[in-house]
Amino acid sequence: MPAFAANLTMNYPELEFLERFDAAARDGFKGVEFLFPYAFDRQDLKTRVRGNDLHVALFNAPPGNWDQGERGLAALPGREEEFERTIGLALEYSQVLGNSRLHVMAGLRDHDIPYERQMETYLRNIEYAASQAKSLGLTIVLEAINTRNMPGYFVNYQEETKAVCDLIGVDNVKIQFDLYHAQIMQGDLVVRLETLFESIGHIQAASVPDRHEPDAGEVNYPYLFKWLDRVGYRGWIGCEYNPRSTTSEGLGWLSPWLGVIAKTL
Ligand SMILES: O=C(O)[C@@H](O)C(=O)CO
Ligand SMILES: [Mg+2]
Repeated sequence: MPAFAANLTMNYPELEFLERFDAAARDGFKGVEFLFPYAFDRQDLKTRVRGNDLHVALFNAPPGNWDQGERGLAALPGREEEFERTIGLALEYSQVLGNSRLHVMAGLRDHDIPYERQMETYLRNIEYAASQAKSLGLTIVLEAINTRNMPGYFVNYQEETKAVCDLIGVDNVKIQFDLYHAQIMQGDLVVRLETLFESIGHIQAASVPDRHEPDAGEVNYPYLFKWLDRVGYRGWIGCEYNPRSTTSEGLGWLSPWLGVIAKTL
């Protein structure tokens, strides 16, 4: 059965970040994910995780200067040393929080630089991150992001992340298949999931086009979740959506699936 993780960056926005762990557990979640934990002490985070009997499914490596528009460093030539430091910091958090997936963001396409040079940098950096992550049993995941929410992001299509996984060719680099981005850019979700299945390390869900609970909009999520169950997806599905009202009130769609823990911890 698919296991759902609350996304504590988007869910429970009415609460302070640390309180969101308690709220997710009260609502029956067994897993949580979030973007950037680095403003918080890792031991404080661990206390919330342990105290609520939660698993951390995933978080992101530091993305560079987010407030100034940076969206990752992995595909940015000249930023390699900084990139390596961000991986070092992320792994220090992983050691304490025990997540099995780390999302490493590529960054934006720089049209002053040949695409091939950015791609070479991306490949080298992801290879570096994977080699550092290996001894922790940690998988690096790569996400294609839609051009409407994040104009200029370096990777927009699921097959691009698959190509990077194949070129690097190690078993701890996989696809973060965000169904919301995939529907906006490409559609044909079941065929795409089926084709890429072996390379998928994490999934995220939200309604399209509004990025709310996955119970409305143009994607038939009940069908997709049952399909993922049937084909044996045993990883986490992150609830990466902005709730329509409160997160707790909007969880009716989740009742058949609550309480499940992913096998790929
Ligand atoms: O889909 C997203 O926006 C996130 O999964 C992410 O990591 C980048 O913002
Ligand atoms: Mg996502």
